[in-house]
Amino acid sequence: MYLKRTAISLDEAKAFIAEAELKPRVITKRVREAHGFVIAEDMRATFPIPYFRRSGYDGYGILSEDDHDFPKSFEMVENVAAGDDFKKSLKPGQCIRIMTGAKVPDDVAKVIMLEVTKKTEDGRVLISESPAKSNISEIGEEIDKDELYLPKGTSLNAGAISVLVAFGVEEIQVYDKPKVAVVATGSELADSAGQNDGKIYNSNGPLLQGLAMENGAIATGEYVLPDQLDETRAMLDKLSRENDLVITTGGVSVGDFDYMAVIAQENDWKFNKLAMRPGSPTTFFIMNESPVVALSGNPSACFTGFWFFAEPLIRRFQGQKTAIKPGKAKVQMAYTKKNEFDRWLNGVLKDGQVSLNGQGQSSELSSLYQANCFFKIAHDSVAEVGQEVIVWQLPGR
Ligand SMILES: Nc1nc2c(c(=O)[nH]1)N[C@H]1C(S)=C(S)[C@@H](COP(=O)(O)OP(=O)(O)OC[C@H]3O[C@@H](n4cnc5c(N)ncnc54)[C@H](O)[C@@H]3O)O[C@H]1N2
Ligand code: MOO
Repeated sequence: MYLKRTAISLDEAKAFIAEAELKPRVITKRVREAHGFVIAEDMRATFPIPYFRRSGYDGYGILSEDDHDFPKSFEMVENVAAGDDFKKSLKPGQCIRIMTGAKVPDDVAKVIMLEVTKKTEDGRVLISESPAKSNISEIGEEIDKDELYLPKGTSLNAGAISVLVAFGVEEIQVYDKPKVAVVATGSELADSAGQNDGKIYNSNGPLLQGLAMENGAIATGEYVLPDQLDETRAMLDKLSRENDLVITTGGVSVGDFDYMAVIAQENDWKFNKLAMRPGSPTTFFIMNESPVVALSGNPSACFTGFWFFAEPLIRRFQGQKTAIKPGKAKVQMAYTKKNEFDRWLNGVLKDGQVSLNGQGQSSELSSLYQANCFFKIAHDSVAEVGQEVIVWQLPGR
């Protein structure tokens, strides 16, 4: 549908995304069920770790006054296993057998590794040498009481869950995962008929759902709509009420059956044209208080649009900033096509060198699985081999 549009810069578009009012929800979750959620509170140590003086080795514990003139023979008075709490004091000339992870009695100054000791026939222990280190981890050596060990905004991976459990935490505050509806529009999209007769499979739907999930969202369903204004409007009205974010793909340009910009203009629209490629017709609006990011149907443009405009929203629902890391890299090949707009190509970044992924066309889909960055070719320019360019590195790739 033809509508007059004014192209805005990528920075202006990102400012609209950053300013959109969102309502993140904080919920209580059992730690063991919180994998993949983002923590909504700072976690401080309620006790030090280690909580007790801990033996780092299997061996023999000795007093400091005995720590000289080796080899030396000791009387072994107790066998202390991990989990034991041996409270008696040692006398000079006595030692305890102690295991890795066991609580070291207060008066023991050093644990001598088993490998430099020998049991003698009279039942005593001969220690041949004493190492410089004590082989004891002191109280709070890893984390002091009250120290921040998990900051708010951290994505809970297996390591984060394990440290929470190590502090005996059972429930935590997390950001609820945002619910994201992915809507593919286009009468060319076939459910099962395949690619015949002008039809294609809806490959952008699973692409966007997967990307949403990779960034911590729940994809609430795959919706496919024909290019039909009333049906699209009604579906977006429903989905924007039921979800935190709606991402659409296709029908956003100026074709006779492109209705997204029309629906945007009936709502609180923010932009409908960008001075960049790919994805110049990308449109953003608020419907029923939910943001709607309307991306191009061209698969590569759709991929780029997700990272530039949907990912920051999905992260913000989870109390996070975008996970894309800006940087610089040298281009490995010349890029000679000039464009009136800045062009963000998807690329493969390795060891500070970036190469074009695929052919750099908006319609490409077969190489998207390899992309781990975007790099910028400024408008009206080309890139020579070895030229430094701005890169945005994608997380988890
Ligand atoms: N006269 C003009 N034509 C176009 C312009 C323009 O400014 N003036 N812009 C071009 C640019 S740039 C882009 S990008 C596309 C954007 O088009 P739409 O977002 O409206 O997307 P569609 O026309 O619906 O589809 C484009 C392309 O992508 C395929 N597609 C669509 N949906 C899917 C899907 N779910 N899975 C896989 N592939 C999909 C579709 O079949 C088309 O081939 O407009 C240009 N035209
Ligand atoms: O802006 Mo479109 O995504 O280049 O083809």
